[in-house]
Amino acid sequence: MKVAWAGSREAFQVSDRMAKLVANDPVFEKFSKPMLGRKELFKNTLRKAAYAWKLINDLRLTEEEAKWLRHYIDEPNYTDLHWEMFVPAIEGQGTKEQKKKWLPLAQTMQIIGTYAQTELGHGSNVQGLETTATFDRQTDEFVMHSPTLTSSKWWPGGMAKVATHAIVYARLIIDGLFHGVHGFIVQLRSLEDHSPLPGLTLGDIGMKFGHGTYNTMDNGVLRFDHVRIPRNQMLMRVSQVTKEGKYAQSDVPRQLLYGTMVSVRQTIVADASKALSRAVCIATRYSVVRRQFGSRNGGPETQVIDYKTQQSRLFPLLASAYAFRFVGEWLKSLYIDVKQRLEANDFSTLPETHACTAGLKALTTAATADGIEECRKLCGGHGYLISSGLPELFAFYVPACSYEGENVVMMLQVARFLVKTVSNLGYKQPVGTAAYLGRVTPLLQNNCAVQTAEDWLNPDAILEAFEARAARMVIGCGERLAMFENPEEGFAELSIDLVEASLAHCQLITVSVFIQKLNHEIPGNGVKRSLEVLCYVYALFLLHKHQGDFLATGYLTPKQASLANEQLRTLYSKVRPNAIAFVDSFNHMDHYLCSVLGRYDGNVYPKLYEAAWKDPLNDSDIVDGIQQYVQPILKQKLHYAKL
Ligand SMILES: CCCCC/C=C\C/C=C\C/C=C\CC/C=C/C(=O)SCCNC(=O)CCNC(=O)[C@H](O)C(C)(C)COP(=O)(O)OP(=O)(O)OC[C@H]1O[C@@H](n2cnc3c(N)ncnc32)[C@H](O)[C@@H]1OP(=O)(O)O
Ligand SMILES: Cc1cc2nc3c(=O)[nH]c(=O)nc-3n(C[C@H](O)[C@H](O)[C@H](O)COP(=O)(O)OP(=O)(O)OC[C@H]3O[C@@H](n4cnc5c(N)ncnc54)[C@H](O)[C@@H]3O)c2cc1C
Repeated sequence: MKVAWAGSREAFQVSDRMAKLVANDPVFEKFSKPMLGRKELFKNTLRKAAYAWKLINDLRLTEEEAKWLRHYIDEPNYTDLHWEMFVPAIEGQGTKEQKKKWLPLAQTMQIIGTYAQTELGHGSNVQGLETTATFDRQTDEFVMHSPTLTSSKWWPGGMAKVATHAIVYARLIIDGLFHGVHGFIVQLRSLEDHSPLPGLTLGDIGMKFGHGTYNTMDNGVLRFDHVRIPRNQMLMRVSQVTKEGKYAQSDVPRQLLYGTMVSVRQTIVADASKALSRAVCIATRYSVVRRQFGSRNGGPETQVIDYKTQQSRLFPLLASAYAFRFVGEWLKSLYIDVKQRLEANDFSTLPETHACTAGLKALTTAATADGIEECRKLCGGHGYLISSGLPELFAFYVPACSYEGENVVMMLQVARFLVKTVSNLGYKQPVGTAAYLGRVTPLLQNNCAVQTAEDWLNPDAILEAFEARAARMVIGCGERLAMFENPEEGFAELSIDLVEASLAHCQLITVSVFIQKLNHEIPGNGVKRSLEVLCYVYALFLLHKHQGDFLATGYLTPKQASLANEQLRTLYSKVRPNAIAFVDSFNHMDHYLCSVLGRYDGNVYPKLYEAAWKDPLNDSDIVDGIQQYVQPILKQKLHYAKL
C-alpha cells in the first residue's frame, strides 16, 4: 500500500530517504517555531534554507531528492518561488539565448528569483495588471514603472528581503500602444551588498494568518520608479520586440505566457493529497487512541473511531486523500504530455490541460482546506492545540484556495472550456475528459438502473451516474445560455450554475481516474480490494453530498440515493479494520506530522502533558504581571457593583 501511495517503489525510496534525512537532523526541528517572533522566525528559516542548500550540494542530491528535502523541511520560504516559479518561467518562456544566460545562474543559486505578477489592485485579472514596461528604442531598453498605488507588485514570495531577481509581469507599451502583458527579468537587489537597486522600493506586506506558518515567507511589495532594463530581458519565446521597436507574436497561443501557473497548479493538486493525508493521519490515529463513553461494567470506553458519525466525517477524507493522490499523478502525466506537444508546436491539448489544471486545483484545494479543518474538529478540544499539528497545517494550507488562481475564477475557466465544447458539439466530437459530452443522448435519456445497495458496488454504475450528472448540468447550462442574446452577459448571469457544473465535471474526472487506477495500475488483490473500498467511499460520499444534483437532473430517484447512503454506511465498516494501515501507508514520520495526537506510537496523553510544560508561560508559577495587575484587584475590595 505504501508503494501504491508513493506511486512507485523508487518514488517511495526517494521520499522515505529524504523524510528520514530531515527528521534526523536537529537543524530542521519544528516544535519551537510557534514561540519565535517574526524576525527570529524568518532568520531561522533563512538558516534552514542555507543548510538545506549545502546538504543538496554536499550530498549531490538529485532534483527529485531536493524537491522532497524541501517538502519535508515543511516551511514556506523563498526557495519555493525560486525553484517552482522563477526557474520554470525562464524554462518555459525564455528564448534559447535567455535560457543559456539565466538558467545556469539560477540553477546554481548565484541569483535568487521570484515570480512578481500580482499587484495590490489585480491578482486574478492578469490582463488588468498596471505595471508598465515602455520600450525606449533610443537606448534599446524597457522602462519599468509603477504608475499607480494599485500597480504596486504585492504578494510575491521571497521578494521582500531575499530575491535578487524577479520575473515581473507588466503591460508592454511601444510608441504608446499596449501589446499585452508580458514577463520581464528584472534585477531587484545588488549582488554585492543585497541593497535594493536604484528606483526600486521593496518591503514586506506584513504578517499573515497563522503565526509560525506562512510568516516564514517574505511576501513582498515592490514599486518601480522608471527603472531601465535591457531589451533582451523581456521573455521572448512567445512574443518578441525588435531593436527597431517592432512587436512580433510567434505563432504560439498568447496563453503560453501563463504556462508557469499551469505548471504550479498541477503540482498543487499533488500537494493537496499530501496536506490532506497529514491531517487524516493525525485524526485517524487519534480517533483510535481517544475513548469516550460506552463503558460496560467498568470496562474500557468506546474508541471514538467506532462511532458511525466519526467514520462518516473521517473516512471520506481518507478516501479523498487517495483520490487526490491518484488524480495528481494523472494530471502530472497530462501536463508532461502537453509540454512535449508544445515543443513540437502542437497546441491541441492546451485548452483541456488548462481546464483540468485549473479545475482540479480548485476542487482539491477547497476540499483539502475544509478537510484539514474537519480533522481538527474530529480531534475535539485537543485538536485546537498547536501541539496537535492541525491549526498550523490549516493556516499553512488555506492560501492554496487563493494563490495560483482563486478557486472560483479557476472553476469559471473550466466553465468556459465546457461551454465552448458544448457549442462545438454539432461539428467537433469532444475528446479526453469531455468525451462523455459526445454521448449526451444516452446520458440524457437513460436513468439510473440501481435496484439494491449492492448494485452501487459497480464502477460502471458509478461512472454512468457521474457522467449523467455532469452532462445534464453542462448541457442544461448550454441550453439556457443559448437564450441570451449576449453570450458574455449570459455567462455572467448563469455563472453560479456554471461553477456547479464545472465542479461536477471535475469530480467526474477524479472518480474516473480512481477507477482507472484500480483497473489498470494496482497489481495483486489485497491492496486492490482495500483501495476499491476507498474508491466507492469517495464516489458514494460525493453522490450523497451532491445528491441534489443527481435528483434535480432526474437521473436518480430518492430511493436510489437512499440505497447509495445505505451502501456508504456498510463501506465504513469495511474501512474501519484497515484505517490505521491506510494512514500508515502515507509513511509520514512524526517529525513531518509535528503532532502529539498523531504520534506513530499512540503515546498521546503523556506526550500531550509533557508538551504543555514546554510552553514558556510555564517557566514560572507566578508569571510577570501578576503582582502588578492581578493582586491589586484581589486586594482592593471594590464593591461598586451590586453582586
Ligand atoms: C509556499 C509553498 C506551499 C506549498 C505550495 C505547493 C506547491 C506550489 C509550489 C510553489 C509555488 C509556491 C507558492 C505559491 C505562491 C503563489 C504564487 C502565485 O499565486 S503566482 C500568481 C497566480 N495568479 C494567477 O493564477 C492569476 C489567475 N488568472 C489567470 O490565470 C488569468 O487571468 C485568467 C483567469 C485565466 C484569465 O486570463 P485572460 O488572459 O483574461 O484570458 P481569458 O479568460 O479571456 O481566456 C482567453 C483564452 O485563454 C485561455 N486560457 C486562459 N489561461 C490559460 C492557460 N493558463 N493556458 C491555456 N489557455 C488559457 C482561456 O481558456 C480562453 O480560451 P478560449 O478563448 O475560451 O478558447
Ligand atoms: C500566501 C500567498 C502567496 C502568494 N504568492 C504570490 C506570488 O508569489 N506571486 C504572485 O504573483 N502572486 C502571489 N499571490 C497572489 C495570488 O496569486 C492572488 O491573491 C490570487 O491570484 C487571487 O487573486 P486576487 O487576490 O486578485 O483575488 P480576487 O480575484 O480579487 O478575488 C476576490 C473575490 O473576487 C472573486 N472574483 C474575482 N474575479 C471574478 C470573476 N470574474 N467572476 C466571479 N468572481 C470573481 C473571487 O472569486 C473572490 O471571491 C499569493 C497569494 C497568497 C495568499
